[in-house]
Amino acid sequence: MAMHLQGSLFDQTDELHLSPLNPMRRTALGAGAWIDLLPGWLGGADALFDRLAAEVPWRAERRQMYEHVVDVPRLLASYRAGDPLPHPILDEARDALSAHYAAELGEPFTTAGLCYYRDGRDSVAWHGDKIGRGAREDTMVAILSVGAPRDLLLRPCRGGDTVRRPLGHGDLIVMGGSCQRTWEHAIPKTARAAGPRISIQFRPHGVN
Ligand SMILES: O=C(O)CCC(=O)C(=O)O
Ligand SMILES: [Fe+2]
Repeated sequence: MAMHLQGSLFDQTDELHLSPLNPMRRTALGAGAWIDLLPGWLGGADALFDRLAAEVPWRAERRQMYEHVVDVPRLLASYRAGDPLPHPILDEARDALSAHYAAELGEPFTTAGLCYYRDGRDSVAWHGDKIGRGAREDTMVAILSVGAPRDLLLRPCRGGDTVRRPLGHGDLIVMGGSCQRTWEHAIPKTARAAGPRISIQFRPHGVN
């Protein structure tokens, strides 16, 4: 009896669901860059973390660094436009973002990149997403975070104060405007105890 009650309470509070995007709050960063933030956008995010951690075909990459080949300090998975995403709630998330930003972005989010930071030693170094069109055009990159929070840092390319946003447990951040070419972002390594985090990045076609 007690088990049943616990089970049903768990189901009610932990059900995967996306809340409306309207309460999103925008912060102008300067130089034409901005971030939109919606903490706890995805309810039941920790259950999604467990599913993705177990079921996504994660890729470990190695990269040339000067004369050495080193491990990329995170696991990766990429989904092109039209590829089935690893969980239907992610299709729902992408479509909700596309609808919400349709007028401002003028095109839908089509691709998804996943990063799995296993612990505080995993990281991503300072960069802008400007291999593609982000180097020349205003665009958007939307990131949904599940699992334990890690700090996302942003800093202006020309120098200036760093902005820090802890992201996990279903939080949404959208980097927009000139953010990919006038600002850089990073997930720094941390010596503090850090649980595992997965980020899901939605981008328009040709942005990466
Ligand atoms: O994990 C994150 O939130 C950031 C990932 C990122 O910047 C990237 O993959 O380009
Ligand atoms: Fe990035």
